[in-house]
Amino acid sequence: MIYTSDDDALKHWPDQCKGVALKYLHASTKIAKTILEVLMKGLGVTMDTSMADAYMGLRLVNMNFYPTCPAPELTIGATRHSDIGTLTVLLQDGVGGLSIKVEDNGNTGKKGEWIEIPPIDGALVINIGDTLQILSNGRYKSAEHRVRTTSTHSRVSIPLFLGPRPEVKIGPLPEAVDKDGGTEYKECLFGEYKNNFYGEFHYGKKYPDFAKITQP
Ligand SMILES: O=C(O)CCC(=O)C(=O)O
Ligand SMILES: [Fe+2]
Repeated sequence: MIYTSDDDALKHWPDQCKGVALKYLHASTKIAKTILEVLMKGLGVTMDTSMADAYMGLRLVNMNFYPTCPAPELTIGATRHSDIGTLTVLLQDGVGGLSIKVEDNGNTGKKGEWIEIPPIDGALVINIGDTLQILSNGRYKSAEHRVRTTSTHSRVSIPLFLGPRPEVKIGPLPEAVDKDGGTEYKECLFGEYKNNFYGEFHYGKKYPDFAKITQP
């Protein structure tokens, strides 16, 4: 497995925190790989080493700090967005503030609503990213999420982003296309996708449209 080196994945981390961050990186990478294997199986795809390397080869651990804010209703902690990689593993502290938009109402009757993802002691949040949405031909939807601040507690969250390297092509996997009888997205380089994302103000979940096949 040729993941980004631990040092690259932890490049923003000060030396004194690297030991604990490294443990988090290793454990979370393992969890993400197992989850991706299961999700791929659901598409009829057996994930081999080259596939894990292609779609999770790039790893980055960030630390987000949200200071207290005297007027939380007037500010945004993190604006609504979806993560662009394949999977994100997120460790949040006990403060709360993360919410996701329900895209598919299923049986919940909550389509379009924002629901809180309360912190659960010992639990990690797993986000599907745009890359997995595209690979699965839209079957697995990336989660649109946002973070609010509070006036009483600052908050820390630690996401591990796993995605492709810029030179990797992303497009619907043949097994997903066969199942669906057609393709929703065109192939593009992850680097192109990323440049489009970072070239604009991040807002909402319009980014997968970059790879969407539009009808003539
Ligand atoms: O702080 C959080 O809970 C989420 C952070 C986030 O969405 C991100 O870093 O992409
Ligand atoms: Fe995010």
